[in-house]
Amino acid sequence: MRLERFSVELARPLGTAAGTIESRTGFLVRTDEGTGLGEATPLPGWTESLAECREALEAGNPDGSASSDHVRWPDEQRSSTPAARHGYSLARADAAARESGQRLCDALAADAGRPVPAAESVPVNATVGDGSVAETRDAVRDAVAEGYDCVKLKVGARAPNADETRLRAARDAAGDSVELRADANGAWDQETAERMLDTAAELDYSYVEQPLPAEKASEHAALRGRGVGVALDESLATTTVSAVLDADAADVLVCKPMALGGPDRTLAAVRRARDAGADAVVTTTIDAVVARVGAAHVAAAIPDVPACGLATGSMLSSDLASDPAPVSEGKLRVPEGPGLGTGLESLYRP
Ligand SMILES: O=C(O)CCC(=O)c1ccccc1C(=O)O
Ligand SMILES: [Mg+2]
Repeated sequence: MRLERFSVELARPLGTAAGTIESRTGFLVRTDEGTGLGEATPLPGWTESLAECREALEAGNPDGSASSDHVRWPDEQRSSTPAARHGYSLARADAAARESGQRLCDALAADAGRPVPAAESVPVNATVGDGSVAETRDAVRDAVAEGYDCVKLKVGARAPNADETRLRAARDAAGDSVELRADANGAWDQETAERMLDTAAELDYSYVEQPLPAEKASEHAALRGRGVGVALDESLATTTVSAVLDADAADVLVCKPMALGGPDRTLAAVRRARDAGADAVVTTTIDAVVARVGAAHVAAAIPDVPACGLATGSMLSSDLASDPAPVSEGKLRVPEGPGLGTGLESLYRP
């Protein structure tokens, strides 16, 4: 594999309870023959550090294990270098799909025993960062005007009272027919979480993502059944998919291919979630275009996937290529053509 380091900037920093994301740095990964593209864009909290990612990629050892046989890395375990593994696994999957003339989503669906052809578009949520009440209301209003029928609001960076006002303002701005979600990024203690989930339930939010810190499996299980779903994100990256499912800790798993170690691992996690009676959404870690389009292909391979957190391309002020998977009316169109699809041709050549 050949590596090329890149950085992309966010046009507007994304405020979250876990800090503000202003730029993303990672590696474009190309197969030796130049026939497959991947991306490894680590985000500490979800993945290894940039230095660990580079080391794993350069060692040709993106599982962080002694074996380079990715197929043998068991689904129940977590890769210690998931972003590196994502880069390799996406590049290999893209090369194989292009070789067989298949769209990546169709190849992934076939490998996962899902119906082929996969979907042509994926429903997506708008992502509204932390902000004042006025900023929150305006951002929700803009998203609905752009045609989104699902909006996710970042919470947990402010005091509970302030976030309750924002949750209400978002519902007022969205109207009754728009699905609303909130993402606390692990900011709350048990008592605050109970209170905020009750408010979210009263305002007809569909789920609250990561109300408590990542390691709190049984505590999340105890938060379920209050009239609003519990979705877990950081918990999957910090503990394991198995730990979350075994503890009945979530209604929804938030599956980030970059944090789970690649498209294959993500589809395996989704299958296990659904077998256990939970649902799953696919989201990015605010990645550059290659990983974002890869995540869109993963989502397209999941029948009846709920709205996914993939509308993150428009947050970037610079990218590796112009976006071949634009969002319109709350849907992301998956690029046509073999592999990742048309629009990324310039990236296959260094
Ligand atoms: O899910 C979305 O709407 C977009 C992705 C997102 O929120 C996110 C982006 C980068 C890092 C963490 C997160 C998160 O879901 O917590
Ligand atoms: Mg989240």
